[in-house]
Amino acid sequence: MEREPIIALDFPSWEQTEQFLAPFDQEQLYVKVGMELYLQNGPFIIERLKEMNHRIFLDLKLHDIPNTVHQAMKGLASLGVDMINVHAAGGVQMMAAARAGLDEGSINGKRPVLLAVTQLTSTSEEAMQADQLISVPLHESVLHYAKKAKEAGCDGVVCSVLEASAIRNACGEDFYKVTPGIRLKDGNVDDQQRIADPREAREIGSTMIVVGRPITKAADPVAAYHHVKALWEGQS
Ligand SMILES: O=c1ccn([C@@H]2O[C@H](COP(=O)(O)O)[C@@H](O)[C@H]2O)c(=O)[nH]1
Repeated sequence: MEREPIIALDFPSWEQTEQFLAPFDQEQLYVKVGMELYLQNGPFIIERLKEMNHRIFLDLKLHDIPNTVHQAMKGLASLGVDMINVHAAGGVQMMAAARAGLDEGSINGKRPVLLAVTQLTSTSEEAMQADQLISVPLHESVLHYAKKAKEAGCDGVVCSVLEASAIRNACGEDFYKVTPGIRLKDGNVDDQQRIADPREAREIGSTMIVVGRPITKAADPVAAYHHVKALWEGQS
């Protein structure tokens, strides 16, 4: 199992990203490039991070008609990232098209891990019911999306820690449960709703955790990263 917390590089420019990464020295990290960084800077960002030997989760959450997602994934596969995602709400056909695009575009037969976002960790049950007109409890909606993602050929899902054990029971140990919404006990919650700390994520059974602001906004980001990592690894 991957034990590095994935750091969300939510910055607008390469200069700010490079400045953030510099104090980590030669440490090999698992980083997440999301919409903010990728859409303003493009594939250049991926090239630079790969040169630095970091592993990369490209978090673009594609959601469009199957043909568009197929072609987009075919192109993105050639970037050589380690993990990539779509929105499960796009449906089984769209998720299967994403998988086919990755298979076609992958380099040397090695494709990125494909995840599907279930319900965003910033979504509460009340908001889901009001905004999306979904009347089942939130954990049922997440579980439904996880089963559909598996059926479509995805390797796993993005969910909160709170749903990870139900997904493991339904979809198996090897099905990835990648969990953002990670917060330290005494830290800010920000816009996240379904949160847990790194220790709970390990105990409940996340495959990987994604951590942004608790590290990037910390007074000492390297110390914050190692604190999160120690909790996640069970060393403190
Ligand atoms: O459901 C989701 C899916 C993706 N994210 C992303 O993870 C990070 C979390 O950052 P924090 O600063 O730790 O809140 C961010 O890049 C989101 O786009 C998510 O939070 N929830």
